[in-house]
Formats: sequence, structure tokens, C-alpha cells
Amino acid sequence: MTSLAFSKGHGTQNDFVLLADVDAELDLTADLVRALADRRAGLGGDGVIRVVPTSAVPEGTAILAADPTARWFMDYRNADGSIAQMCGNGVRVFAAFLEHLGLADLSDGAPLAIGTRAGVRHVRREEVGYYAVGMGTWRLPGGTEAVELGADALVRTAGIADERPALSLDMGNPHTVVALADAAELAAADLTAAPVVTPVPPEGTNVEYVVALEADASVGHARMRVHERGVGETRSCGTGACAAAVAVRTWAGAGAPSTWFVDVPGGTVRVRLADDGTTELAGPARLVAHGTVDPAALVG
Ligand SMILES: N[C@@H](CCC[C@H](N)C(=O)O)C(=O)O
Repeated sequence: MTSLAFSKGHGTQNDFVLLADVDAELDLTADLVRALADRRAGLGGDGVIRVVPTSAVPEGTAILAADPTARWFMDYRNADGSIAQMCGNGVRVFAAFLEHLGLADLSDGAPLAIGTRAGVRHVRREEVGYYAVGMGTWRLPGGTEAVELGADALVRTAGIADERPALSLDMGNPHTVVALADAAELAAADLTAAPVVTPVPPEGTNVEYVVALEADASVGHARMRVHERGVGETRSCGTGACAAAVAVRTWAGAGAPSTWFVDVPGGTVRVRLADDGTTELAGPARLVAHGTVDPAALVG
């Protein structure tokens, strides 16, 4: 292969290299992912996302049994080459990429089913460049249905002297949400290395540092920074924003709002929490470049 077509896109500055593999011919190795995502020797990105027919991936049978209309599968890889189950910013960018490729038309606002390793997700376009996605049901780690949440982990990080109570959640992928004291502590936190989570989650975890901000009674407002599994600190994480909203609403107690705006370094996303445990994430998705790359030059 001498030439590989790509696009580049981002959702609140969580950025991705996008590949269209409509005939399922691409051997997307971990080495190729790392090379594409490399910010100096490659194209650069927090992750690589491949569009591939759902029928062509091992997860496809279960996905198509759940929803036969989920024709396209989001094959998500972290920048270090590892595979992740889900990406909330990525799935919105994926939808924008499908529209760009002419593989989907979301102009009527109807939801489009997309296959992911976390199951089927439905994305609808609220306006040009802004998408809402049903993120499924949040769970406790291990897939247990959540009934009541309390602090269940401890997190230690550089720059913060004491261990902090935290909450581990499964949004399809694993998250640990840590409540910091205030916005100043959040701004000063050192996320150059992965925070140490105790007990250590079996598959690793994405760690969100969060503070609740002043808000009115009907809409919540939180600020978050994230250290992503397989990447490092990123400027946004959609599944992380959902996990953070679940945690801050829980910590806020009875009567807390069900809609939260979550500020991240790269922008703001909206999270709606339904009483049945399902969540909806909304935010921008932008495609910023289209081109070709020589994979041999990248990896060599
Ligand atoms: N940035 C994503 C999450 C990407 C996967 C994550 N790093 C993991 O390994 O679980 C998002 O927007 O949700």
C-alpha cells in the first residue's frame, strides 16, 4: 500500500485520524496506529478511528442481532495502539465522517445506529456540526447495575498531597472520577503521568478530575480534566464527561439536576442523565483536513 486516504477531525479538541475502510481491506496494526497518531513523525491524534462494515468485524454478529441497521462499525484505537470499547467524542466525529463520505445522511435529525465494541449507539444531528449520542446505561465496574454510589477507590497524583476518594464507573469503557476541592486545585493538578488508582482496575482506567461549579437549580455545571488510558492528558473525553456528570450528580444528592454542562480544556459538552441510568452526550464534531499519507514512510 503506497497511499492511505485519511481525514482529521476532533470533538472539543479530542482529535482523531479517520480512515474509511469500506471494503474491510486495511490491516490496521498497533504499529500503524502509533505511527499515524504520532504528533511529530505522523499525522497526530489522541486516537485512530476506522470506518468498517459491521458485518466484517468479530463483534458484528451480536451488534447486527441487536440492531440490523447498524451498518457501520467504529473501530476505535488509542494513540498507543491499544483498543478501546467506546469513545464519546469519537462517535460524534465518526458520524460527521460518515456524512462526509456520503455513507449517511443525518440532516433530518433522525438517529443513526452505529456499531461499537460497547454495543450499538444512536447518533442524531442537532444542527450542522453538533451531534447528540445515546451513550447507553452507566454501570458499576464489572457490569453491575448501579443502585447506589459511594466513594469506592482512592487516587493519588503528583501535585496533590493526599489521596482522594473517587468513584469508578463503566460507560462501556472504564472511568474513575475524582472530586477535587475547587477550580484552582483542578487547574494546578499535574496530569503528566497517570494518577495511581487503588484498587488498580483490571483493564486500566480513564481518570477524570472534576469540580462542580455554581449553577442554577435546573442545569448543572462542572469542570473536568482527564488522563485517558492509552493516551495521556487530552483536551476532552466524552465518555469521561458522562462519568463525571453521573458522579457530581450523585455527590450533589437528592434534587440535583439531570442535565449538566461539562467544561473541558477543549470546550463544553452537554450530558443528560435519565432516571433509567441511560445517558446522552451532545457536543461539536469537526472535520478539519483530508489527505493521503504513505504508511511505509510513517512506520519505516
Ligand atoms: N476520548 C474518548 C475515550 C477514548 C478511549 C479511552 N482512552 C479508553 O481507553 O477507554 C471519549 O471521548 O470518550
